[in-house]
Amino acid sequence: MIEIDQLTKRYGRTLAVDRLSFTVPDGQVTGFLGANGAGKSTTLRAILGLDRPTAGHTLVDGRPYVSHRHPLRVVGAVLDAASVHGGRRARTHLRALARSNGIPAGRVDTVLDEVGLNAVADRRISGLSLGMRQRLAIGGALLGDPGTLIFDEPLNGLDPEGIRWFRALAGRLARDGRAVLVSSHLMSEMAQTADRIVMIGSGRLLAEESLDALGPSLEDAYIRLTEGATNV
Ligand SMILES: Nc1ncnc2c1ncn2[C@@H]1O[C@H](COP(=O)(O)OP(=O)(O)OP(=O)(O)O)[C@@H](O)[C@H]1O
Repeated sequence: MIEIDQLTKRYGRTLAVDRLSFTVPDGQVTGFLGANGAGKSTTLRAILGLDRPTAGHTLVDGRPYVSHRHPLRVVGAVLDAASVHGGRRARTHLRALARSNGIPAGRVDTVLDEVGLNAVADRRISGLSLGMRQRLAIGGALLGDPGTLIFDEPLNGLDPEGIRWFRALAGRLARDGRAVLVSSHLMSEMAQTADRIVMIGSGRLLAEESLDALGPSLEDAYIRLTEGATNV
C-alpha cells in the first residue's frame, strides 16, 4: 500500500507537485493519469526515494521506501524499461539483481516464465526488442515478490499481445492482494486495466475515484477534469 500525504516538490521556480494526497490500496489496480508535465514521474520518483520532497511525505506499507531493509521485496518498480540495456544476458541480469537483494536464485526462472522470456533468457539484453526489454524490466520488478508494484508507462514497446498480457498480469497481481500503480497515457487501455483512477493536473489532485464513478468514457472524464489545469 502506498500513501501520499501533502506531497510537494519544487524545482527552482517550477512547482512540479502541489500538496498532492492519494492512496494506492492493496488488492486493486490504480491508474495514474495526467497530461505531460502534470507531475506523475516526480510523484513516482518521490515514492521511490529518488527525489526528496520539498514538503509532505510518501509511505509504502507505513514506512518511507528507503527505510525498508530490502526495498525490492517491498516495492517492484519499472520507471524506464529502456534503461535495462547492455551486454549482459537477461537471465544473468535477473540473477545479479536477485543476489544483490537477498532473493533466492530460484526466483529467476519463475519470473522468466511469468514474463514469457524463457526462450530468450540467454540472449544479450542489447539484442532484445523494446517489448522484450519491457518484459525484462517488469520481471525485475516481480523478482522480490513485492506487495506493491509501480509501473510507469509499461505499455511502451509492447505489441497487442504484450498489452493484453500486461493487462492480465496487473489484474492478477492485484487479485493476489497487491497494490498496483500504473501510469499511462493510453485511456482506452487504462479503462480496461484499472479498478480506480488517480488523475492529476499541474501537480494537483483532480480526481481519485473508482473507474465506474468516472462515467462511461474515461477519455471524456479526463478531458473534463484536465480542462481547468493550466499546463494542458
Ligand atoms: N529535475 C527537474 N528539474 C527541473 N524541473 C523538473 C525536473 N523534473 C521535472 N521537472 C518539471 O516538473 C514538472 C512535472 O514533471 P514530471 O516529469 O513529473 O511530469 P509527468 O507528468 O511525468 O510528465 P510526462 O508525462 O511528460 O512524463 C514539469 O514542469 C517538469 O518540467
